[in-house]
Amino acid sequence: MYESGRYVARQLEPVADEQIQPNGVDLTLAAVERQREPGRIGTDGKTVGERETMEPADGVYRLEPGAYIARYGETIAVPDDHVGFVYPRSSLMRNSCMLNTAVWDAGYEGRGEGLLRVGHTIELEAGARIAQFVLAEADHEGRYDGTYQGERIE
Ligand SMILES: O=c1ccn([C@H]2C[C@H](O)[C@@H](COP(=O)(O)OP(=O)(O)OP(=O)(O)O)O2)c(=O)[nH]1
Repeated sequence: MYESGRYVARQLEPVADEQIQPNGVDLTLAAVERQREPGRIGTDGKTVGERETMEPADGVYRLEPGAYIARYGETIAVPDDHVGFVYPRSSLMRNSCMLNTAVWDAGYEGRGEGLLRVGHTIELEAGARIAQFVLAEADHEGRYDGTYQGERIE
């Protein structure tokens, strides 16, 4: 079962009323990065390739078609007995852009990121709502304790 937006909102910080949706909470765009160097995924570990942070013009990112990393503005704590997913805001998708999610594990806490695929040039204002985070009830063994635990928490 998916939790309500009100429930999800209690796991995020900061959250304004306009972010709370019936079934989840909208995530805002904190920063956009572009990968510059190859990463590596091996049997013995992984590295994330070097990136450059994009600079918005007057607070707006004008993004040409391609792949970007979107950093979200909210700290998320995935509670026990749950798993999280991110969906694009439908207006993003309707503008030929997509956000991909990996699994947000029970016990993870941090300000995460997602793969933003731009299929047609789009303008995104820094701080705008671009995604929606949802939580589903889930069994799990152990809690998240990987390299991204606590990322970008001030
Ligand atoms: O779209 C997503 C999905 C997940 N996460 C966060 C939450 C998740 O709990 C954490 C780690 O994800 P995962 O376990 O898939 O990472 P990994 O590549 O297996 O690395 P590690 O083994 O160090 O955790 O990253 C994101 O920021 N964005």
